[in-house]
Amino acid sequence: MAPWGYEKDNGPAHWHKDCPIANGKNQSPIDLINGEVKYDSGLKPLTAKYVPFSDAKFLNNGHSVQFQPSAGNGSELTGGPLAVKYNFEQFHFHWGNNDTEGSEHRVDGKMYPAELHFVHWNSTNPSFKDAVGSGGPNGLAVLGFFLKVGAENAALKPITDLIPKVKDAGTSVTVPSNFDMQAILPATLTDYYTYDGSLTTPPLAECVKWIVFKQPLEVSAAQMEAFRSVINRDGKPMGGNYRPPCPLHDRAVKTSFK
Ligand SMILES: O[B-]1(O)OCc2ccccc21
Ligand SMILES: [Zn+2]
Repeated sequence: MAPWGYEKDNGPAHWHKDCPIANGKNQSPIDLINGEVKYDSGLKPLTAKYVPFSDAKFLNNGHSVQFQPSAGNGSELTGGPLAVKYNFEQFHFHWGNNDTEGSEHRVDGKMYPAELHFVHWNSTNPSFKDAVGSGGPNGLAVLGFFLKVGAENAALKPITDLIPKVKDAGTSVTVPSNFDMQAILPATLTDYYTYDGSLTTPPLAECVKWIVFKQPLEVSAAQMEAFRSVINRDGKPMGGNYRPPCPLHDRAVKTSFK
């Protein structure tokens, strides 16, 4: 099979051939059905501490655009459903070619125009790669933020301004060291859905504690258009780089809100 992608001939319906876990019982994304989730008063507040990066890249890896600092920069995530500290690894995006599609998770069947993933790995492992392969749902903790079109997002502007420089697959640029990643996050990380799932891209490992925030972030129409100008490894617009929802099977989705 050609390298996996989101086109007709290499998209999500094909991934099971190289990654049989695609048909597993703990796959992501899912449709978050409010009538089926359960409030968990035991969920603690989440704390994300992102320290300034000395050298970070913003890159086009052929299926997303991704912010990636050099390893071991000291940014970490704790609390919420997490039993231990998780180290920040990277953030990346999924988006559509129009405002009616683009997010991976859905809420009562509704898709947002885009979804931002902040990826962290369980610090009891020696590396991100080991955490992915560590088995069980606690290898990674991924914060999912829906993006909707509205006011310009000043915190994401330094990143969306770099998009034209990584238009083609395999390109990357250095991110100015004064980029403040903490500013992207809402002031308090409350009101989220959490469940055990998987990577939404091959290898689709079932190693992710998902934490998806109810409140979307806003980006301007111009910022959304910047994403839609990115080209994927097949030379086509990257928009549509989202996996459709997977069956919940016998998993519970917990909420930190009533
Ligand atoms: O599958 B994803 O895009 O969502 C979670 C994740 C984590 C690491 C790499 C890729 C992904
Ligand atoms: Zn993702």
